[in-house]
Amino acid sequence: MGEHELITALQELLTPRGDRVVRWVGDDAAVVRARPVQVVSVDQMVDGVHFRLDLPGVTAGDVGHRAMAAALSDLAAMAADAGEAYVTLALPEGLPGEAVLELVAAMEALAAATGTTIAGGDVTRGPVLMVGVTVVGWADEESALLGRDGARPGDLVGVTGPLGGAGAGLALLDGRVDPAAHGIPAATVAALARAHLRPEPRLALGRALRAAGAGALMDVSDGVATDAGHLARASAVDVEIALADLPLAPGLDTVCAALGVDAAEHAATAGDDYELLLTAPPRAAAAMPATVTWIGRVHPAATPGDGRLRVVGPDGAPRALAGYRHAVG
Ligand SMILES: Nc1ncnc2c1ncn2[C@@H]1O[C@H](COP(=O)(O)OP(=O)(O)O)[C@@H](O)[C@H]1O
Ligand SMILES: Cc1ncc(C[n+]2csc(CCOP(=O)(O)OP(=O)(O)O)c2C)c(N)n1
Ligand SMILES: [Mg+2]
Repeated sequence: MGEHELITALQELLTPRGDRVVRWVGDDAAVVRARPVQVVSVDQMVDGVHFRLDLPGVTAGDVGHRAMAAALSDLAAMAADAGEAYVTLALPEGLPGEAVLELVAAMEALAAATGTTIAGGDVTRGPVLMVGVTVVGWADEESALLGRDGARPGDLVGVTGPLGGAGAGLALLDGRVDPAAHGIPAATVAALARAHLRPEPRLALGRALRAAGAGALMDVSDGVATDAGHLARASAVDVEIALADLPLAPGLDTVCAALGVDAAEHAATAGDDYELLLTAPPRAAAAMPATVTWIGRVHPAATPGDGRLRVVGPDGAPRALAGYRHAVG
């Protein structure tokens, strides 16, 4: 299949949604009627870094879903409405055209489920599979959005769902843990693999948290041990998180026992979960959606202007932990 045949086939897979998209795939550029405030994020996923297409159990559809989900998660983390997505694909030699169509079909399924239009993109050859997704979200006014800088002393810190599942799923998929040897049931293996391969962007939840009075919001891609530190610095407050209070993905304990690591430390550092991290004053916390688990507190910065994260163990002692970090340079 040549580049132009592929683009024609992609166009047949895709559907424009809503009445704002004036021109889309097939012209030199997309044309979209704007709402007052635009929210834009860019994310790329690279074979060998963010996923491994060579692993049994990983499909091209999983790669497409994950890339779209991670990109939309950044819009969820701003409490924005999803609008358009622009997709770049670098395709390695030997990747069948059907696999590319499966990848894009999974992106389109998630786009449909979230009211997003895939309005354009670019296709090239590349050394490995790389998927880039630019998402554009919208709001009617700036005050409808939330950033990382809205945490205030006295707030509670919450997270929208279980942590550590995606990292445990990857350990099962890449063979670091043999479920048969450790008596891990097939249903647990499937659920953890799904947490890694099919994360859900929390778009509706992001908006619900803002409406319920959340002050700061972000998504957890690198692990709370890193991401909550970004929130602390952006808000110039100290944040304390208790490892003992982290909600753990079901089955995480057995996988972590097999890996020989502490389950709560893994949940704080493995990343890829794409849940939302939020802060809210205690009076707002009671009205928050039931999926929120409270994991910590916001304090005035001990060094004014210089916010820090402290992760404490069950014994109350601080733990030096770090989430995922790309080795660059
Ligand atoms: N190459 C780049 N050029 C400009 N800004 C960048 C670049 N890479 C990252 N950023 C910015 O740095 C911030 C943090 O990036 P990142 O860790 O990728 O965010 P997230 O985890 O929310 O996806 C974002 O505001 C992003 O736009
Ligand atoms: C094959 C493979 N190895 C390791 C990981 C773990 N991992 C890779 S990138 C990443 C963090 C999230 O990716 P990043 O590019 O930092 O996204 P962003 O924070 O920019 O949204 C994690 C946890 C993975 N997903 N797949
Ligand atoms: Mg990152």
